[in-house]
Amino acid sequence: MSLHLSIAERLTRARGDLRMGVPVILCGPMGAALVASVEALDAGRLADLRGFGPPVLAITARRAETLKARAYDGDLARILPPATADLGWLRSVADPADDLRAPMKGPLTSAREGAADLHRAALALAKAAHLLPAALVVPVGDALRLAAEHGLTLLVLDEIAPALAALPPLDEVVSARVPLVASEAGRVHVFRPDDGGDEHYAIEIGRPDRSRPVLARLHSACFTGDVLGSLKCDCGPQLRAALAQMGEEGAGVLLYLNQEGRGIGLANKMRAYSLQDQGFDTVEANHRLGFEDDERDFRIGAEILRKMGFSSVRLLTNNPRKIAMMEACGLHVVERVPLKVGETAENRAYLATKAAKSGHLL
Ligand SMILES: Nc1nc2c(ncn2[C@@H]2O[C@H](COP(=O)(O)OP(=O)(O)OP(=O)(O)O)[C@@H](O)[C@H]2O)c(=O)[nH]1
Ligand SMILES: [Zn+2]
Repeated sequence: MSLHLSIAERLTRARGDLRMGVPVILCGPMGAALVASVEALDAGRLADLRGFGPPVLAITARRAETLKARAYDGDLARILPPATADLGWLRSVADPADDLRAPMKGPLTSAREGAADLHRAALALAKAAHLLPAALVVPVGDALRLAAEHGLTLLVLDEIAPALAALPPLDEVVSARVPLVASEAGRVHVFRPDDGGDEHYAIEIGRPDRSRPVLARLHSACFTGDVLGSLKCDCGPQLRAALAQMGEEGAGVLLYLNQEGRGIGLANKMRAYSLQDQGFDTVEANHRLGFEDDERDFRIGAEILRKMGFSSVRLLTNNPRKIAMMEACGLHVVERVPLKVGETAENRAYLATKAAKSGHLL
């Protein structure tokens, strides 16, 4: 009998570990390292990690650019913290909250020699855990023994690389009738990925003909806009207008994808909002945090639509990336249906930035 954990299971466990401030072990062809999230680490764990050797601080090239640090590895920088660097120092490199108040963290020294593959994987894991993309990486010798001795999760790069890049299989768990203001013929379907990740929902209005293009919307979760009625974005009005149009036409599918904050999670989105209050726009704020403009994986939407039996859509969107991704995933977009609602004095600049920098259609 074997209770061997799958790669997906170990990855999910690793995300949880990082969120708790527990280190995980990454093994690559060039060696192994203890890896921990800077955001979740406490002083005790930092001291423990230092006991294994000098740590390297991995940050994305986006964050490095703000900090004027050299990113010799292309998409990331390996910062060598001074021996005196405490948790406060590490956090101030990871978190841009105080960049303007205390701009000088450095000069920061970046490593140039050696491989960066463990550091790259560490950052991918931190992003997947919706933490700030900053990780401490401490090279270690006997990874297997260390993992067994301390009960740490061990991941092998060659194994996790395809799993991190692939879309985890996703299946419908349940669906039930939910009469809505927009249509009494509403049905909510819950889809669950097999890697323990976030569930996503499909709201089916009426009984759309599977052999014809369906009126569809890929809506990314926005707690502030959808639930609280935030004036900073147009998400709430877009959500309701899309459902209303589906109700009027008698059929449609709205996917409610749990990709809060364009895939960076609510805590990071609130960090971005604080930066926006300091004068940065929505794209600059993401970059200063170390993220790309948009970290969402739109393949999920295509996969859910396919699972529901649809192969072509009339897509409610102003975002050409969504159309391109649907087409790339083999879902035919026969028509783009514009969705322009909810402009306010508060979100005008945000919408203008999306048009100017992210290619949104006006
Ligand atoms: N990181 C970040 N995310 C934001 C900000 N404002 C809104 N969001 C998120 O942006 C996403 C908006 O999603 P959508 O409306 O589906 O996407 P879109 O790219 O605007 O495309 P369409 O509305 O289809 O034209 C939601 O996940 C929001 O939580 C922001 O300032 N920063
Ligand atoms: Zn929003």
